[in-house]
Amino acid sequence: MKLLLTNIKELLQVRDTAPSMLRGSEMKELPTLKDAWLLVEDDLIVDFGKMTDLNTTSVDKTIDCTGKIVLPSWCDSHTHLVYAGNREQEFVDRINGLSYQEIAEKGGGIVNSAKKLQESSEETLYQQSAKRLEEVMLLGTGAIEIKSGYGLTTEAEMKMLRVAKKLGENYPIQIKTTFLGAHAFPTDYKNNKEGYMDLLCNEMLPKIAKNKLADYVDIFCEEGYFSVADTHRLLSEAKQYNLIPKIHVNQFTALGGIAAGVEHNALSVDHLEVLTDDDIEALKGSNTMPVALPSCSYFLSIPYTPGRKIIDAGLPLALATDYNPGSTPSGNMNFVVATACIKMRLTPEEAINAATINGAYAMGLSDTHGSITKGKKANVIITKEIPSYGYLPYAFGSNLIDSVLLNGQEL
Ligand SMILES: N=CN[C@@H](CCC(=O)O)C(=O)O
Ligand SMILES: [Zn+2]
Repeated sequence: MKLLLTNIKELLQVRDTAPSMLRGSEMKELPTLKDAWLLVEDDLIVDFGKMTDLNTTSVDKTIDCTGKIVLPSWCDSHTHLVYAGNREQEFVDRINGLSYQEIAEKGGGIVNSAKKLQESSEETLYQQSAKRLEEVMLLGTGAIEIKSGYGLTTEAEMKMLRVAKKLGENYPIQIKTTFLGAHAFPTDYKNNKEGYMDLLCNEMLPKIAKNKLADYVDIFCEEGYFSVADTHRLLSEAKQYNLIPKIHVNQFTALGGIAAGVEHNALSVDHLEVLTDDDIEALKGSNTMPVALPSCSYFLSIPYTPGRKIIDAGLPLALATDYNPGSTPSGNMNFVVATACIKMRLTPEEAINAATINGAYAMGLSDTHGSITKGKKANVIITKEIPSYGYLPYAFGSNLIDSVLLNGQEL
């Protein structure tokens, strides 16, 4: 099946050879082609160029993109999309004055979601999650990472990961899975934290690895959750199963977890709303991608990750949604890109790079996703008629997507 997109007003993120990631000032550059065409064969991008150079090829279908911009689909490298029910009541509790931490201390938060998930059948969990996945695909997400972490028992963690894997089999979107059993201490282990660490290391990790349920391992390194010592222990244990770390760190406090992540060659360190100069130094010279989650800051009214400072220090930055029931009940990458520009002072070029090429890196998908490059997956967003790509973050509340191609198929 050959599909030709013609008269594209501007084709974004055009790279003959795509870099695996973009750092610092490299993020300011967004290569584009104006008045362009793009040829897709089956699930791959096979060629592109300027309309003036188009030799008519015989194709099965042509899509006229007059006035429209085409860009690679968003790469959302941090989500908790598989969850049961919602936490709307906690949202109201926060409006009425309770903090996110106070709600967690009263038995709400992650353990509240774990209770709902443990009580849900695998089928119900799949149906609820599939609905969310379908929504974000139509919002332009073409590759996504999904974490466990609302199970907190071996069986429930495995149930979450099986659901995430099944979604990847049934939908034309690349899904990477992450084992986040170390998301919170379950109520039964409140006074036996070492016991839960033992369960994670001696039972959950080996079973999850044996069943090939996860690509990555994660831990919530935070005051009141898992310590830096716990982080070292889990990440060291995970190495024997080839589970690469992607960690939750520096959301509320800087404990030294970023340096720990870098020491264990984490693929990414995520959140970073609180970031010290030592943290920035620890990231320099590493291959670890800092990931900002601006929708979480928006929803919880906590500081935004200092993205400007990170990029100005010469570091890379990726943007992701953090889609989850507690801190970010939204999987909309368009909002993430806009909020990064509005609140973190990223330029549109930096934000688009962070949400495509750098997001792909943070999922180990640099070779196949994140740019318009021959041989990469034909995953693209076709916008409505808009004046320029800067209009995407500028008109932040509008749905500017006309249509989406995933693996070369129109959704
Ligand atoms: N901070 C840790 N985990 C999630 C939120 C978990 C929840 O509140 O359910 C996050 O990344 O924001
Ligand atoms: Zn998260």
